[in-house]
Amino acid sequence: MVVELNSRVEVMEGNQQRVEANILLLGAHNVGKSALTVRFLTRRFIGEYGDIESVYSRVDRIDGQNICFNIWDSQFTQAGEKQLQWADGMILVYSICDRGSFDVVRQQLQQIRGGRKPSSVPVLIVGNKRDLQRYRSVSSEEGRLLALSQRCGFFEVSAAETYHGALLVFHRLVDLVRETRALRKTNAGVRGIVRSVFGKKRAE
Ligand SMILES: Nc1nc2c(ncn2[C@@H]2O[C@H](COP(=O)(O)OP(=O)(O)OP(=O)(O)O)[C@@H](O)[C@H]2O)c(=O)[nH]1
Repeated sequence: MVVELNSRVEVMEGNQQRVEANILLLGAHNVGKSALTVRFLTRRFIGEYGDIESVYSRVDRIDGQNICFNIWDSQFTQAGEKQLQWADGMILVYSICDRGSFDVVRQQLQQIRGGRKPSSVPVLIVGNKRDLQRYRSVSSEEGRLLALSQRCGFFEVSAAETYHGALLVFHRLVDLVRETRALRKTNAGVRGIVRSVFGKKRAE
């Protein structure tokens, strides 16, 4: 299902709060972005995927809250400004058999973290196609080190082999999105208190 792109909200369903999380998938071509998305949404691996660029939705109940995952499976290797603004969390995917796709992730990280206004949205780096060990050209350590140096989470998965890996990735990212929002709220609260105390003093 295609959803509105600017729906960064927490909405009420009956008297229950529904949390929206906009998740952007980026990465080189052919690394398995669609495979991971479809695995998470349908539990299936269908092998071939069309190139329709869409935002898909799925609602899961996590910790007693309905979480609506809006997933943008991007067809571009360079993230656009609109995509970066939209995203609450990002998944950068490479194939463990394709060193070039790992370099693309590095470039994307530079774009996300190194801009004039570095984004503070949580990012996960995902090495896909773990089932193809014999063709591996990027070691797990390299992936983990890159993630560590850029304050990202890291997973190696096989969209072809299991549903569990895809589930772990999307759920971990939503946990980070919720933590980031809670932190922002706390920081905004503290700033408000500081402003009201020191602002008053200045006015007196
Ligand atoms: N062996 C293996 N093949 C995979 C895996 N994930 C995806 N593939 C295959 O890799 C190819 C590309 O997968 P897609 O999901 O279309 O990759 P994508 O990153 O969305 O590609 P673009 O739409 O071109 O950007 C397909 O033939 C998939 O069947 C995996 O975990 N293991």
